[in-house]
Amino acid sequence: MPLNHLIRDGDNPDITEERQKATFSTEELAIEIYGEPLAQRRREISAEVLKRPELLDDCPHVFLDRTTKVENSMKKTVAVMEKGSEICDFTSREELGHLVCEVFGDDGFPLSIHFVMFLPAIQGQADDEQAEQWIPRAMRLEFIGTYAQTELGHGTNLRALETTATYDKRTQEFILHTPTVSAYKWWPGNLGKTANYVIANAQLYIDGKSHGPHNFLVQIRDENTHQPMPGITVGDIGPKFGLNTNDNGFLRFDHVRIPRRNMLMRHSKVSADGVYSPPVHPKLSYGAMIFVRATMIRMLAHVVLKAATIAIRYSCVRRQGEIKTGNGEVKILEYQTQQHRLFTALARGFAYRLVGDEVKNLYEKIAEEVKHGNVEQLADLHALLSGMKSIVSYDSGKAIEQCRMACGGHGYSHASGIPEMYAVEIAGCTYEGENMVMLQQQARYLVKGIHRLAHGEELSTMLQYLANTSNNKFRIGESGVDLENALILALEYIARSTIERVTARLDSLQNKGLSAENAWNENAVELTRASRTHTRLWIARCFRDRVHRIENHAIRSALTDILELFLTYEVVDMSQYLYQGGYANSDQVAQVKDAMYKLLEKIRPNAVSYVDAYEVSDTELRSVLGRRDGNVYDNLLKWAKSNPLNRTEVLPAVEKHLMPMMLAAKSKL
Ligand SMILES: Cc1cc2nc3c(=O)[nH]c(=O)nc-3n(C[C@H](O)[C@H](O)[C@H](O)COP(=O)(O)OP(=O)(O)OC[C@H]3O[C@@H](n4cnc5c(N)ncnc54)[C@H](O)[C@@H]3O)c2cc1C
Repeated sequence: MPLNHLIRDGDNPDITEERQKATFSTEELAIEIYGEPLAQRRREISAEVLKRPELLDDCPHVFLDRTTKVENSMKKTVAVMEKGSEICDFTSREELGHLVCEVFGDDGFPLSIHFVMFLPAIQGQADDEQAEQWIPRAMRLEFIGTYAQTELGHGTNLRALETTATYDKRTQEFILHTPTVSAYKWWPGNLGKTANYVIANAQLYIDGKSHGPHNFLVQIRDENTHQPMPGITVGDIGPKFGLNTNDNGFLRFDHVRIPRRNMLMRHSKVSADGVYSPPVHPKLSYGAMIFVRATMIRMLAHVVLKAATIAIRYSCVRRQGEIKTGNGEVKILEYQTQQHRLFTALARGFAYRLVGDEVKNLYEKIAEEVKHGNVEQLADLHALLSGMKSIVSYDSGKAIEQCRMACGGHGYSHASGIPEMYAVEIAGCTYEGENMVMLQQQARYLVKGIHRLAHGEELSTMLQYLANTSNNKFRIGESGVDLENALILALEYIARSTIERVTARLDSLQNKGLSAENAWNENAVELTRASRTHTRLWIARCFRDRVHRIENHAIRSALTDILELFLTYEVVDMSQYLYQGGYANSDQVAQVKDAMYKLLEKIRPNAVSYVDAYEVSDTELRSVLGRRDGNVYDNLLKWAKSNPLNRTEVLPAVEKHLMPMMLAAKSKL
């Protein structure tokens, strides 16, 4: 009995051959990833979606223009809201998330920001009375909300946002106003045509005094007609690199009045007579952002694993060239370069997915403590998420792009599904905190850690490795030191030495009289590197701990291969840092490379089974190259023929423009 559960009659024999080689049960690995009940529910939801044509696309959505894409997603949203509860448990984030992936794919849908940002912002920032007033209505979808922070002129520098909210004591209202063109809200998802409420971030003014940016709930469209409310100008910002089903929008307020109680007041408050009370902890008001960063790690990992699924399956049915002349064309996955590209992407996908679970759990634990007034671990969490969000979005983008290129020309076609995945995923480098800025936020925390250590203060668990100065020689190959441990210690050294060096440079420049700000900017690149090394270490350790906890022996062994590949790849990728301070020599780095190449060979027979175990259905994958059955060529032809340009044999535009030109040229002969 084969251990891979996706073998079916009629499949491409090349992919069946791969599945027959599995050395672990793909169903057991799926259970390890999702947990048993959810793994089962995901399959049931996928099967149910297939039975409901109203939830499926009539044609591949990449063939549609933007207006039709948006309309299509609105139509499907209504179908999901009407019938979705028959398919999944709406109170389960995981089940609902899976249904959304099946029905809408990656490119956006009308309720995405409502659920991902608007509701969490109210939950985190509204006081109890406000929560009671707004949350049930928002949950019932009596209205659709979005989160409007970014402006045309400012995104990163929140202190410079120009939108104002001025308190009028006489009427007990705030007046929302957009004073300049650069103060237009710009980018909020689903703002352009969908949302009728926003949480708007604006500078709070009371009696002429500024209290910085705060959040206000503002109705922007009439609940019955959907027409803009008086004083509101709103629209869509136009096509983008990706996410074109999402109507990211612009918004202008012209002296729009809202009741005092529409300011979200869990943390900061304004009393009826205009007295301002600030939050107990300045970071508390960033709750919504932190929540999104915590959940986006798994979302980014999901895209990497989808791209890896496509590229690995395709590489087993695509034959091109010979390794040994005369032995026939090989599956392209036999090439070591292909394995290196794809298995490292697979390893990063698995690492980010499993570490993403840990991050989510950590967020939930700390959020609960914060609710009870304990903000002790908030700084750790904030720093960790700033780094995680940056590393995972950037390295996932690189992995997805490698998967795309590994599919050759067909990877460039939308038939592969990967270009859209890349375009959607890479936006994660910008939204929820631009990566360069996030990395520097984390670097501040790391530099503080070194300074605290120098003053003999205790470090949080996350930073304790900074004190381990005895880790000063690479121990790979030594007896009694296993590969994993040696690699983790190497990553610890890389992070520690990089943070120490940049902190020493900062301190020395300041001792020479440079201002703290200028010293920082002169070291900004190195500071972002320090953040990267720290975050990559944290991911590696967390991934290792997660794999070590697996009880099923076969699954632990399968994921240990992936873990070791991940660790060797990370160390090789950052090997230049191993030479600083003479930690390692080139022979030792060569040993790590050899271990990595051996792992590629070891993983090769199970490659398809790893991605099969991740269980993304064909409906969700939306990829001709990544189809479960491996029947790529027939379906590529079908896909091309269904393209609207092929609806008529002679395109009307050819008849109108090119034919007359060619006929006229002929008649001149
Ligand atoms: C797909 C997508 C969806 C979005 N959805 C929303 C949404 O729903 N709601 C919302 O309010 N916004 C949204 N945004 C906006 C997003 O949050 C901003 O684009 C982001 O915060 C960056 O701001 P900016 O575009 O103004 O870039 P800027 O702040 O102008 O930065 C431009 C570049 O300058 C550099 N830079 C800037 N400041 C620094 C610094 N201090 N140190 C070093 N380098 C620096 C960085 O390299 C940066 O890339 C979305 C954006 C995208 C792309």
